[in-house]
Amino acid sequence: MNASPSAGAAVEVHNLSRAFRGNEALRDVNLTIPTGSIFGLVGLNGAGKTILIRHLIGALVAKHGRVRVLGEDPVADPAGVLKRIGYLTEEDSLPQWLRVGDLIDFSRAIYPTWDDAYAAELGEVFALSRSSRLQSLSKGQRARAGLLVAIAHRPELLILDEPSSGLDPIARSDILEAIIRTVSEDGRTVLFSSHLLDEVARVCDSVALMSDGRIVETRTIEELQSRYCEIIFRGNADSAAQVPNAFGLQRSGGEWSAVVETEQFDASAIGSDLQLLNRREITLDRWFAARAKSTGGPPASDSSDGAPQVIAMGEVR
Ligand SMILES: Nc1ncnc2c1ncn2[C@@H]1O[C@H](COP(=O)(O)OP(=O)(O)OP(=O)(O)O)[C@@H](O)[C@H]1O
Repeated sequence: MNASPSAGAAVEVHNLSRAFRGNEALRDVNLTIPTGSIFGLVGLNGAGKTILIRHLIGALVAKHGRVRVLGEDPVADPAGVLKRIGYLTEEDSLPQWLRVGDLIDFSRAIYPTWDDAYAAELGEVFALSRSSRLQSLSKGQRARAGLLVAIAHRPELLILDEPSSGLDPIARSDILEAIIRTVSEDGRTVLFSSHLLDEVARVCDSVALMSDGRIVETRTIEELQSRYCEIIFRGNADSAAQVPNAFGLQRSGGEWSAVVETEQFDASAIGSDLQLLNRREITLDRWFAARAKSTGGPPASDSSDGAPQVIAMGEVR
């Protein structure tokens, strides 16, 4: 990305926990999102992504733990923080009775940094007519209208909570372009929560994986690729389960696949009843499949490696 990260963190979450009627939705979450980064948040359904984001936008109060967004407490000064944020969710929550022009005028009144020329440009790119009623637009067009008002004030932090859900490839591509464009402006930050891992891999610098209310692991995409690799081998179930330091075991016909830490993997240490067929670069999908369930993970080890954008906290296992 073209961003030139400036000092400091756009988002800082310390020891955030949240339970609903005894059901723990967030467990001791720690997260730092560096200013200027495009940060992916991934996890299975119910992992806690939206609940975390709702704390960031001040919709939920941090009862246990601490949340800072752009250096401020989003609950203490909601208007002050929200005017610096752009937010788009998968929920079709725009007021349907409004026309596109009304939505734009309303948003212009809220955001002191609203950029009329940029809004007009986005309206043209997205083929949105001011006179169209939101209820008459398709889901994809409504998402574009939501995106327009989320970014036309050039927010310091853009938060996208599964914005591409149910959209066609062109609408999804519009969203990705907007992400890239937003961050190409110096110092701006994007938090992108999505189940579409190929999109996350395409645009994000770093990714945090949530599972069962915890941040399981946080890595830069580059670091993921250098730290892990996938091995393919042949053998029986008992021997496959014995491959040292392997996790995320998957079977396909007579072949097995597992994820290993590249530096720790010693091909000569696998049993003689296993045949190593291939070793290949890890993809975000494969890492996700290996790590998304709380069981199974790499051996407990340092999860930061001192890389600048690594902000791993919480449990490594
Ligand atoms: N208002 C609520 N009351 C009770 N439980 C809730 C509430 N909101 C969320 N939860 C629970 O918190 C957990 C985390 O939900 P959350 O919506 O954050 O998951 P998610 O990772 O965003 O999932 P998805 O990918 O399906 O959107 C879930 O178990 C959910 O049922």
